[in-house]
Amino acid sequence: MDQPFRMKNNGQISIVLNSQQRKTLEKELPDLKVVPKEMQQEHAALKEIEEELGALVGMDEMKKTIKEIYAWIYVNKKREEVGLKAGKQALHMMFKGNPGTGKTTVARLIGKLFHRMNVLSKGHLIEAERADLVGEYIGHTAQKTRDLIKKAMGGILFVDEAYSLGRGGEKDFGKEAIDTMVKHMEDKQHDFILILAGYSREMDQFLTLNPGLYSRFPLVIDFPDYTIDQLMEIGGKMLKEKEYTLSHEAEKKLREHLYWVKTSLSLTSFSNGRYMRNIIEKSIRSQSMRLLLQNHYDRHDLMTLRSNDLILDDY
Ligand SMILES: Nc1ncnc2c1ncn2[C@@H]1O[C@H](COP(=O)(O)OP(=O)(O)OP(=O)(O)O)[C@@H](O)[C@H]1O
Repeated sequence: MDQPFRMKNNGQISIVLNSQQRKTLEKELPDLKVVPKEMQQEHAALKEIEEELGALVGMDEMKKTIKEIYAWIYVNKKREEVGLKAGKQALHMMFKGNPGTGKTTVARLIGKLFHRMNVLSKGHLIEAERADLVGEYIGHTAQKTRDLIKKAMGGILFVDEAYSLGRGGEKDFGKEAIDTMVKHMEDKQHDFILILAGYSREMDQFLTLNPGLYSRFPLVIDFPDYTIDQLMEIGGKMLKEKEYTLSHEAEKKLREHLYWVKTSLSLTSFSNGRYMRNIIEKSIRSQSMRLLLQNHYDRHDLMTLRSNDLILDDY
């Protein structure tokens, strides 16, 4: 049986009340936010995903869109329950953005959310690129594409650099892969979700070449490049997770390096979050080597990356 009163570690208080007691409490304490238990459980999926989304730096548009999708599915279910028409909007999506802007990470989270909401039976992510879909002879492509869709059933098929499927025009087998996917998107609309991802400009061009695709991807999400502050925050989170920190000098050097990279590299060749992960991993190895040679160190040394430990690409 429920305890009548329980303090949760997130600062909320859980109390068992009958309806009269609840009315009195709400009247006496109008500022009190009362969330019925059924509703707390009902929105648990969103809360869980919101927590994971909260750990991602920036991405405001994407976070808002995911909440809207959640609300839309939720309200549709409620409409169905009272006998109203429920929209059957397709949930296939297009993710536009440069490398390392979090597209795969978000696709994985969406799979998890839709699984929790019973939209997808498994919620897993199958990643594919052109070579996984396109075959070498007539009929081979349709077979390869069908096999991948089969693997993605109950989850998400995430096609990276999807624009490369449209590059060769009518005669290319890429076209056959697109046609096969489109056919399955319609036949098996509620069994899997297709996410096409790639650079913004190329994806826009891809859509222009395949006008029939526009209406099939009602959800288009932009993944902008990160600012220097956001990249530093992403790096900081990655370091914290591994129990490392940057010395003051190292932080300054890294920030200056990012400024240099972002002003001298073409945006499409900079890999945003992945670039930060690579720098951190290489620099941790370099710090380990320094400590090994140094032979005496304390806890602070074991945690700190100094400016000389940073391994930065010079392009
Ligand atoms: N907003 C963010 N907050 C924290 N970490 C992030 C964020 N965006 C990306 N990352 C990290 O950057 C790395 C690359 O992200 P991810 O693979 O999701 O990018 P992508 O857009 O799918 O790249 P690509 O298109 O090149 O495959 C991952 O380690 C991810 O955890």
